[in-house]
Amino acid sequence: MFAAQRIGRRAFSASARDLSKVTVLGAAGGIGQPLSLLLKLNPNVTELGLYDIRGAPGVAADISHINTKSTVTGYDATPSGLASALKGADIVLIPAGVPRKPGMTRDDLFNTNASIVRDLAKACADNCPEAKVLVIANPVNSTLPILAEVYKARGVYNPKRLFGVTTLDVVRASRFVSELKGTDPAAENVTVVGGHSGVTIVPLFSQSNHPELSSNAELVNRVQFGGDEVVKAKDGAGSATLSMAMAGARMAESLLRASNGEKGVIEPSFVDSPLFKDQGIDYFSSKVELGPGGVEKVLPLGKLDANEEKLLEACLGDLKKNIEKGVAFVAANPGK
Ligand SMILES: NC(=O)c1ccc[n+]([C@@H]2O[C@H](COP(=O)([O-])OP(=O)(O)OC[C@H]3O[C@@H](n4cnc5c(N)ncnc54)[C@H](O)[C@@H]3O)[C@@H](O)[C@H]2O)c1
Ligand SMILES: O=C(O)C[C@H](O)C(=O)O
Repeated sequence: MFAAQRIGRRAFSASARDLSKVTVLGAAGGIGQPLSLLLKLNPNVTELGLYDIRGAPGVAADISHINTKSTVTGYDATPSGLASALKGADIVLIPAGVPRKPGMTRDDLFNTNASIVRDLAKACADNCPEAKVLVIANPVNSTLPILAEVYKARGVYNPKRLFGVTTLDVVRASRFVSELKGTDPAAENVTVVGGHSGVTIVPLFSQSNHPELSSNAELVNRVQFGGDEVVKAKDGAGSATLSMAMAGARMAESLLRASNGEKGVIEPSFVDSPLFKDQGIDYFSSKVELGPGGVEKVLPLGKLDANEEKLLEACLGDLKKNIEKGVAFVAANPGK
């Protein structure tokens, strides 16, 4: 019945909003809870599925009392609960995984988070292979390749549908510039490319409203290590959760708008990218035009100044290693 209604509405009502099921894996966590809250407030989300290894039904019961139209379901922490959470999903967000503590790099999370993402990727590939999947769990430079390798092994890989979420880097860059310049952050669009850790994060201020900022080493460093600022301030209680929830919700909303036919929706994201394949780097974050199928077009980098060329060089070396680590992990540990 539900499937019929869904198809009927897609086929016969061009003006009506499509039905969109969005599922959060890791929904009871520091990011998962506020992210689920923001998705519940989004009128483009009609069905919200929440899954976690602990606590998702409680979070769902709480959020379900919010008087917006969407339905909310919390699923049991069982294989069948996970499968049901994913069936019919249009978008899946994955903040499941451990966060950093002071003194750790994102790569230090690899040993724990690689297998979490691999196993959730299998469940996505088996239950909603057509869904757009947004990986938030760190280290994103390695977890997106892990997701992609799982999809390739299962014969369902479509590079247009898998995303590593780097939106927070762009959100931070625009906020930090606005603090410095006393401007409205909404008017400060800063392109950030590369990956999502330390020197792999490359802000392109030369393309912003303030090209001279590309020589402001302190600002560049703040964008590259903004995550560390939060980890230090939280003092052992985790990493960015609230700003990340906003960034993840923004990325999901952009995909929903593009799915609903809006043209020219552009978000930065870490995707299977042609930009540096000639250097053996299959994934790269840059501005991506979104469409109904996910990635419509990976936009070119544009012109970089000499400072940015140096940053890019440092980025590519580290990024290549991070990607290779993710690919090698799945080859050596295919799991069940
Ligand atoms: N991409 C980014 O910009 C960005 C920003 C901030 C944080 N992160 C990353 O996001 C991840 C989550 O951070 P957090 O602060 O929400 O952590 P958290 O510990 O508060 O929450 C993680 C949640 O994942 C759940 N979980 C663990 N294994 C699971 C599994 N197999 N299936 C389903 N759920 C599972 C846990 O029960 C927990 O509720 C971390 O890896 C962190 O580094 C990424
Ligand atoms: O810094 C972290 O570990 C979390 C996240 O990747 C961030 O950028 O805030």
